[in-house]
Amino acid sequence: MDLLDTDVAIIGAGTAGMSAWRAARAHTERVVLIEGGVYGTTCARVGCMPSKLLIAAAEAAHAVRGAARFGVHAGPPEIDGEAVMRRVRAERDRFVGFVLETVEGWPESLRLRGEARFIDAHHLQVGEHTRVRAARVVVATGSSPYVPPGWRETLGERLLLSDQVFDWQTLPASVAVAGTGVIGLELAQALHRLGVRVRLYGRGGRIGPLSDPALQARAREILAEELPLCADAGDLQLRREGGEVVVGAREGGQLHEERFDYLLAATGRRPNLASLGLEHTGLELDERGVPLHDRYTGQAGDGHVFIAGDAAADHPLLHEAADDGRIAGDNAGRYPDLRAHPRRAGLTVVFSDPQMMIAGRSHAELCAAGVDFACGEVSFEDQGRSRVMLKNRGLLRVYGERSTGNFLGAEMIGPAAEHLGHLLAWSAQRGDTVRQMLDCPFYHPVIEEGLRSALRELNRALHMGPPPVRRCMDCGPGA
Ligand SMILES: Cc1cc2nc3c(=O)[nH]c(=O)nc-3n(C[C@H](O)[C@H](O)[C@H](O)COP(=O)(O)OP(=O)(O)OC[C@H]3O[C@@H](n4cnc5c(N)ncnc54)[C@H](O)[C@@H]3O)c2cc1C
Ligand SMILES: NC(=O)c1ccc[n+]([C@@H]2O[C@H](COP(=O)([O-])OP(=O)(O)OC[C@H]3O[C@@H](n4cnc5c(N)ncnc54)[C@H](O)[C@@H]3O)[C@@H](O)[C@H]2O)c1
Repeated sequence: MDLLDTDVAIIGAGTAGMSAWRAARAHTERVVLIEGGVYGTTCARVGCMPSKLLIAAAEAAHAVRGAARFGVHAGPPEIDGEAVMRRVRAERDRFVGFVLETVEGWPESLRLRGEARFIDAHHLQVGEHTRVRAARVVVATGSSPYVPPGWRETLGERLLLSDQVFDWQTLPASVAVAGTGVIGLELAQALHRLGVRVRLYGRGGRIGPLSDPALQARAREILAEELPLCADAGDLQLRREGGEVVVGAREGGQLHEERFDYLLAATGRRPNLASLGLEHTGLELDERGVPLHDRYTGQAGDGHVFIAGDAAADHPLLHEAADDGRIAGDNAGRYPDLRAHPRRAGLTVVFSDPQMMIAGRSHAELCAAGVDFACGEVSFEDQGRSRVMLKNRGLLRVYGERSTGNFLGAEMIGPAAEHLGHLLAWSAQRGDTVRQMLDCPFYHPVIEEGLRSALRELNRALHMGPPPVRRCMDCGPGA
């Protein structure tokens, strides 16, 4: 057995682990990064990047189909599944290549390969032959797709996980997608637009992460116009018949069955903690098996273990994983002289079409915290620039605090939500008042003019501004 003594051991060389490695190295040279799978990160290999590549191809097909509405006739798009997947894989490999270049450029003596597990609070077994004694440990083990009990056994190789999609050589003819969370929505819509016969099945009627009831309702309407969707299918009844999957779903009390080549389980992800031996650390775990921890320091309990990224299960997003890693790595490096790091404003974007976003504090968070807030909203159906571009579907709701006039947060389904989300998250983080936001310039004609309408309504609802003028000509026609 090889024995290695280190100041900081980091388990997992994903985004969080790599950020943690860099931050810890600012304090000590003795930092070892342990990876049990392949280098390259979930984001680049099977997450953010390849999913957006698939969505980009789908958007191209959708634009061709929609061109006739502008009087531009291109005929029905011909989708070459092999070419679509070739580009997805090639660009994915390019992104992965950048990550490999970075991590493989780090000194080999500071990297270990093998699955790590705690033997006790300071010792890790790595693979069969290495034992690490670490003064501090950062757990950055990421998350994996969750599959409901029995589905693997019933469906065998006809069950797909999102990780597999981006290695396809071509597009399949039909896929049932289970789960109306972010992954289910993004992949189901992309496959549908690429000519795959898709049905998206959910439970309880909820679509994506939007928490404002008005936005949930609008999102369901908009997506159901395009996508075959059973948002409240209850427990799916699945069986395998030959090379097909038969999906039974209850709709209005009736059982409807449909056959597909595959079922894609987009039924959530769970932190990779179950086989980490956390029971040997003495840490207190929550009901999901995640060590109780402080988001501002990354510290689990009050000792020498830190946690970051999807493993911490707070906000399983790329930018949060990178921030978590920096915070946990910095504190593992400097332990016991910890620093609390302020967190950025919340920002979530769903790359559906129309996109969704939550910026600052969500409607649900404000309600749960008992904040006294008012809402303003704008529908994009009649919004000038959105109509010009035939992207005039959606709803934006903005929230402001009654006692201060401070902007608190927003939720949206609609055009350019990824960009409006950034503007609004930045305002929330700066602590802007709604008035200050309205004092900023708005060009004409732009989608941001829709945001201005919502902010004017909010200012009025806060009793801090006049009623918005209908068809305001100072704002330009259709603003
Ligand atoms: C399909 C999909 C699309 C996504 N799209 C977006 C998006 O558009 N925007 C966004 O912000 N986020 C997106 N995400 C989420 C984002 O990818 C994750 O939040 C982020 O990659 C998590 O990084 P991480 O470092 O925590 O985990 P990872 O990158 O998964 O790293 C964890 C590492 O730990 C290793 N490991 C696990 N257990 C052990 C062990 N016991 N010993 C040693 N090593 C171990 C794993 O092999 C892995 O390499 C998406 C995710 C998916 C799945
Ligand atoms: N654009 C982005 O930023 C992006 C994209 C993809 C993933 N992600 C991240 O990855 C995380 C995981 O995404 P996800 O979509 O897997 O999880 P999720 O938690 O967002 O959604 C899981 C969905 O599966 C449903 N579900 C669970 N069990 C089911 C069952 N038995 N039958 C039918 N439906 C069932 C749930 O009701 C839920 O709607 C997200 O929370 C997000 O943080 C982000």
